[in-house]
Amino acid sequence: MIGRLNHVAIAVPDLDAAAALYRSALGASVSNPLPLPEHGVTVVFVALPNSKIELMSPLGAASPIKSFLDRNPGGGMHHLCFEVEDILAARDTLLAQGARMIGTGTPQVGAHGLPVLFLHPKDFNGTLIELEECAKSSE
Ligand SMILES: CC[C@@H](C(=O)O)C(=O)SCCNC(=O)CCNC(=O)[C@H](O)C(C)(C)COP(=O)(O)OP(=O)(O)OC[C@H]1O[C@@H](n2cnc3c(N)ncnc32)[C@H](O)[C@@H]1OP(=O)(O)O
Ligand SMILES: [Co+2]
Repeated sequence: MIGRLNHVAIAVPDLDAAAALYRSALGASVSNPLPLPEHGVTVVFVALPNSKIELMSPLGAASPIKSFLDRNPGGGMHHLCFEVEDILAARDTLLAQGARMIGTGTPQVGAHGLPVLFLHPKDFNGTLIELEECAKSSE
């Protein structure tokens, strides 16, 4: 069911400092900050040859990454995002196997303008999983 690794997300306390670190220390290409109030985060994407890193900092008092950063004040790996061709079919297959969606289970529009869903970390070996619906890769 799952396709390519779309991104690895890292929660950071200081987005500008994290973006500068990836640019200067690793020589990476880093996008401009994108505030996503509907998701409670501001993100930048680090472009890699085979995937992306999503650096995120909290936006607003109800940010879903606030508790995570309280527990990990220096930042840390927050979620993996896998591509799927049909997010509703993927959701229904997972629900039938007992996996829990975060929230209502209705896909939301993510940072790339595509439908996304989150699966509870307790059902995936302590790892929060994001699914993003992407057209089938030509690779
Ligand atoms: C920008 C859009 C989009 C994209 O297109 O890429 C994004 O990526 S948005 C990213 C931010 N949004 C989300 O992550 C939405 C889904 N996540 C959530 O709603 C919350 O993060 C959460 C999964 C519900 C957890 O919220 P939290 O406040 O931390 O809940 P708890 O404190 O009650 O924790 C419960 C339990 O789960 C463990 N936990 C929490 N987060 C993680 C994590 N990222 N990875 C692994 N485990 C996690 C936490 O430690 C608790 O465990 P116990 O203490 O053992 O109960
Ligand atoms: Co993400």
